[in-house]
Amino acid sequence: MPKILIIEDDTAFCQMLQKFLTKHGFAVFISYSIKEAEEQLSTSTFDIILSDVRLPKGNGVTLLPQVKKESPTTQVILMTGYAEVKTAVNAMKKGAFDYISKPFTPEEILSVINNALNVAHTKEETLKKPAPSPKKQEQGSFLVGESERSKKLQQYIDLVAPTNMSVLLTGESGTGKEVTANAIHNASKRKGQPFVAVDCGAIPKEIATSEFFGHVKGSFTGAIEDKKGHFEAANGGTLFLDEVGNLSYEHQVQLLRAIQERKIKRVGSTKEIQLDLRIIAATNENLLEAVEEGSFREDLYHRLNEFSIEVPSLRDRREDILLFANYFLDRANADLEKEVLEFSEEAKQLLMDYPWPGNLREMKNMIKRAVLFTGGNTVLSSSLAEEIVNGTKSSNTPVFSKSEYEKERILDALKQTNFNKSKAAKLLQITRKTLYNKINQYQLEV
Ligand SMILES: Nc1ncnc2c1ncn2[C@@H]1O[C@H](COP(=O)(O)OP(=O)(O)OP(=O)(O)O)[C@@H](O)[C@H]1O
Repeated sequence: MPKILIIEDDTAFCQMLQKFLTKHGFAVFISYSIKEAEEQLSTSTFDIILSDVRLPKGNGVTLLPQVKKESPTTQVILMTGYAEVKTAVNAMKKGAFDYISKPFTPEEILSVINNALNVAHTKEETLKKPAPSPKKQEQGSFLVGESERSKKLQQYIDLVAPTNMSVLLTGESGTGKEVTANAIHNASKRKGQPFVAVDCGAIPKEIATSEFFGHVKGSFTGAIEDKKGHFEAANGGTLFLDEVGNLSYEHQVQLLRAIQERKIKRVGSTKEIQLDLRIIAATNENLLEAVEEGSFREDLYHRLNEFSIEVPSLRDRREDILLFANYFLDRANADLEKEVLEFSEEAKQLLMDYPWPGNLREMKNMIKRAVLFTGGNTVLSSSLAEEIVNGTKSSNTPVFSKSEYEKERILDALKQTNFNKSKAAKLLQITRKTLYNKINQYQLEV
């Protein structure tokens, strides 16, 4: 029986999920906090971890490195509120299997869990093999595309690559800013030298200076040996600063100085290290607005923005959709060791019609999922995710939401207590005032 750990601080929602998943044949464990989860993880292993993104004292993403290290076949699925999708997308880059936005339907959660179990199984098989299969490494390869926008993007890459100019890449999440930075590097004279990508949003503030510039042994507690920072690691090549808008003001100042002076010192050292590197930065927010608001330094903005390129959304290069879909089909086949050949005509049409809010990353994940579901040679429309098939999330299935569940629990408690609100409140472990508020909120006729 597959083991699932749910990490969710909302006890009612957590119990509802536990009940539902137990009914569907899973062994379900629950933790209401990161700390409890860490304790459970140190003594047991799970097939799936289903974690809320926002938890008291941390978020579900912080557990990922520990899980990936200690139990590589465990798949992590994040449950997010609408505003946290960006965090979840970043988490997927760090190894989370998928995310599911709340509210979700029972079918949706079961489908994500079953996909994750299939992948975990494939992974386990791969881990058992004595030697890694000599699969073609396609990481970072760059497909140009046939649309006008894609051709223009390639022209800009060719134009700026041979220069030493700093480049600022803008564009929505998942459009391919990192692969574009890599393509610029590979088309430059720095090809063959290091390309170091740093997610500025993911570095904890306290250690950012040492992450960027390195440190010498003993310079602070925890500095147990000399360490190179990202600038030094990229020396001779290209430093890619992703999500640059997330840098704190203090680190913006430090970065500006390093870029202007072209030299750095490791934390705790007086020795200057000369730098010869190119900076490419990326952002999916409006940095100019951040400059106007005063949260991003104007001088740093101009340093980074010697040349700017907008990486187009997939909606703006629809002519490329099938080209990219076939490319991701090949990659999914290689990853999952399958041999799916093509998409059915209906599936192609659905891919063409979908708005792709998560751009190429969403397409890559969606196609991998579809390939996993495909038994024969052809990806059928039925294997594509529900969002694609319905254009949006389906509306005819009952929504598995906190509020629906809460409403039901309140009605249940009221019935059990013969509609005595004080007793019902006690049963629900909430105050009478909260109960009245909820009755109003859900417009319950009691
Ligand atoms: N031109 C391309 N050729 C091949 N693969 C691509 C291309 N553009 C994007 N991809 C793929 O799409 C996914 C998302 O790309 P990438 O990580 O570069 O996006 P991003 O814009 O940097 O995202 P974010 O803003 O979230 O950091 C990656 O898996 C990448 O390999």
